[in-house]
Amino acid sequence: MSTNQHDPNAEALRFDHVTLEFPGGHQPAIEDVSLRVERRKFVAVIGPSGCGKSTILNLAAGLLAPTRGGVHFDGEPVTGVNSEAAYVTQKANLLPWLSVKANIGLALKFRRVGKDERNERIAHWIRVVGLTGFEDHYPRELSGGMQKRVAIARALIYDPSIVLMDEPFGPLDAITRLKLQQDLLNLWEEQQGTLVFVTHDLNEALYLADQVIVMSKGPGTVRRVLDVPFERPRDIGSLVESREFSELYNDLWSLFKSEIDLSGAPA
Ligand SMILES: Nc1ncnc2c1ncn2[C@@H]1O[C@H](COP(=O)(O)OP(=O)(O)OP(=O)(O)O)[C@@H](O)[C@H]1O
Repeated sequence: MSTNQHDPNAEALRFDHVTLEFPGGHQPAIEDVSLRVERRKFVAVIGPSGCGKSTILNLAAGLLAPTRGGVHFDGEPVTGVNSEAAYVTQKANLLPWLSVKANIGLALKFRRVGKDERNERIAHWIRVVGLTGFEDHYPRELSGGMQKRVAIARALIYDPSIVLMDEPFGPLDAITRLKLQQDLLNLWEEQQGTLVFVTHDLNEALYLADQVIVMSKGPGTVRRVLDVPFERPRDIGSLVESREFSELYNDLWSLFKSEIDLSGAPA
């Protein structure tokens, strides 16, 4: 993927031989994971349920500390909560007592951005994520897809150095999901930040990412890192019809299926 594989300035996130054992766990959640995420790259992490994908994000966010090995962000060891990272979790986790615009503006308020600038940026992001007209609505008045849009705007509005997304489109219906995938693609291609995106969905990983990290089943290790060569800007509709897409999908599927049990036995 990279022409500057050894340039430390190009590196956003690095895991060096990281193992994480939860107290009382019968096996490590992840074991000896080494990976590197370059700045301004979109990296997807895929793997079977329970292989440690969320654990990787939690380590990058500084919410967990490795049992062995080290996690580095911007060249520094992550030793506490990583305030440079925005985290979009599986649930939208909006504050139910705040309106859409107040939820979106929360990070700016914490960072003491002045009211005028705050309102301007909120209005911009409400337009960007297609929620014009819903500024004063409360989370309970929004569909699941709209709540996700708020969560994404809330994460991106303060220009974080890295965005961590944990299956943000998981529970949505196929059409909403496709629409949000294309929206995220457009947004990211405009902003070009560093993004680590966890998903179960092979298509989603190939639509969106520059690189796909394939994890083995638990205890999670890195099975393979696959470069995704499709040019940007990408259009999911055309991409999915191309021969290159099918070929790469088949490669990814052969890797993935060896990690999952399709026999019907409980996972
Ligand atoms: N707080 C915890 N305490 C003990 N074990 C945990 C804890 N959180 C996760 N685990 C275990 O660590 C392993 C990895 O969990 P993790 O949530 O990272 O996997 P995942 O790949 O994100 O799963 P999924 O795709 O189902 O969300 C699993 O075996 C899980 O049971």
